[in-house]
Amino acid sequence: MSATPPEARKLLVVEDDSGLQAQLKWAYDDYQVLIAGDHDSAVDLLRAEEPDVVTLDLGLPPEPDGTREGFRVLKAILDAKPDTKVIVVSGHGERASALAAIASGAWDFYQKPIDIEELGLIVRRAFHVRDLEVENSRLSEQGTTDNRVLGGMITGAPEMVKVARTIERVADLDVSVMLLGASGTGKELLARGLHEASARRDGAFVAINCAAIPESLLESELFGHEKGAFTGAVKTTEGKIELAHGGTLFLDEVGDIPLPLQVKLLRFLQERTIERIGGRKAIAVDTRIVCATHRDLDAMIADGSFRDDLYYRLAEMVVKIPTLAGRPGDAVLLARHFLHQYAPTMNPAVRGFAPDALHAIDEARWPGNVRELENRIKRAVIMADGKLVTKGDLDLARAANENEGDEAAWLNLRSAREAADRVAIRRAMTQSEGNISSAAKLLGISRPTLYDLLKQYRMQA
Ligand SMILES: Nc1ncnc2c1ncn2[C@@H]1O[C@H](COP(=O)(O)OP(=O)(O)OP(=O)(O)O)[C@@H](O)[C@H]1O
Repeated sequence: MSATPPEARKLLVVEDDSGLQAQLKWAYDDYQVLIAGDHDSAVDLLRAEEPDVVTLDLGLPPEPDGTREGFRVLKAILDAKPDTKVIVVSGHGERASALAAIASGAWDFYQKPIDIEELGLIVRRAFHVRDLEVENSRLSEQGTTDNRVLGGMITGAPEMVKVARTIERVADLDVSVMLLGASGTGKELLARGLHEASARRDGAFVAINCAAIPESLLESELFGHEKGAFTGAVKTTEGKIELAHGGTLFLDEVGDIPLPLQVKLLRFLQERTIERIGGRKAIAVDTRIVCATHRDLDAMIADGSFRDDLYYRLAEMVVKIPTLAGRPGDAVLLARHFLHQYAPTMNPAVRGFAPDALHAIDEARWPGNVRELENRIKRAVIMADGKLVTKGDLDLARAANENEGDEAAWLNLRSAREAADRVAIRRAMTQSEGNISSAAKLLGISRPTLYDLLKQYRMQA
């Protein structure tokens, strides 16, 4: 691993006490130490220097005895550069604020009075973790040669490769995983991938969509019932939790579980036993739960419709899945995949896409994500008259003026340019099926320039 040499590492110290500033600067002479005494100078230095690690005193002017200003700096740092390791330094007796800072995304905290050696260790560890992350994301960005991750997922987008890598990493750990993503982004496919990458792969993978089942039936679907438990219960039936014993239960749309059932689910997660409806004995069940939702669970917790204790049990690891529009290049890649999947049986004459169709696929926003794309391609394959699926076959009413970068909270011009370059390059590479000359032509640059950019951004040719 190519670790950054210490002297090139930038540490931003946000501290208003000039005595401490000097002391810290002296203590960290291994690093390039940048000092800021308030919110604005901290944000300026962050943008100009992009430090990897920040130590942040929560008490800053104009409220040196409060924590408001410190939290404002923390938010500004994490909004602009979320991978920054922020070590919050809080006053004596401010443990609650320190914990709140961690909940807001700070990496670690340290309580005053400062012991330079101790804080130094935390700083060193933060740089080390940052090095590992950089290396990890470099490996993720290299992707895979056949664009397949976690078994069946097709993607060429680093955003999604990263998600798959995270899931692979947690598959064998005893942690609960919550997948957050819009409808059709591939949550179930990822849950299945997690199951298959785990030691439970020989057990069953059972999926249930809690939103699709009437409330009155959901309890029985999940927990099962004994014969005679209610009218119509003609035989004893195992619920999905029990059916997934030794394997994984994928609880889709977990936000739709009504409150009384949330209590019962929580009890299962705590005690690892269930009781069927009408049953009198507790049955031990070894089922791993992976859940998903597209609902805003934070808001549901705030308005009391989702239990926070259940949330913490279900969401030890939260994985956010990007929309299809947030994975430039993937729509075309997936469209080709679906075309080759469906054409042989549905319309064998079809061989590929006309250029205008590829362009339209790339430009569309795909609010229904991969599921919508899949359905659209299937229909277009059936409708196509000749060898090529045309734009007309796709029947895409394109939403105008929507474009990339909705979430753009750019750190600085350099990073904004790099992000835009990456998107354009990835699109051109997918459209030209990895052919450098055609991709360079699409981008209006020479082949050597494209090679240089690929190298500079460590992207795969
Ligand atoms: N990256 C991918 N590669 C190949 N197929 C995919 C990919 N992502 C999704 N699909 C396919 O798209 C369809 C929708 O995916 P999936 O059911 O996993 O989405 P979901 O997020 O669980 O949707 P919902 O929230 O609506 O239940 C499935 O047919 C799935 O196989």
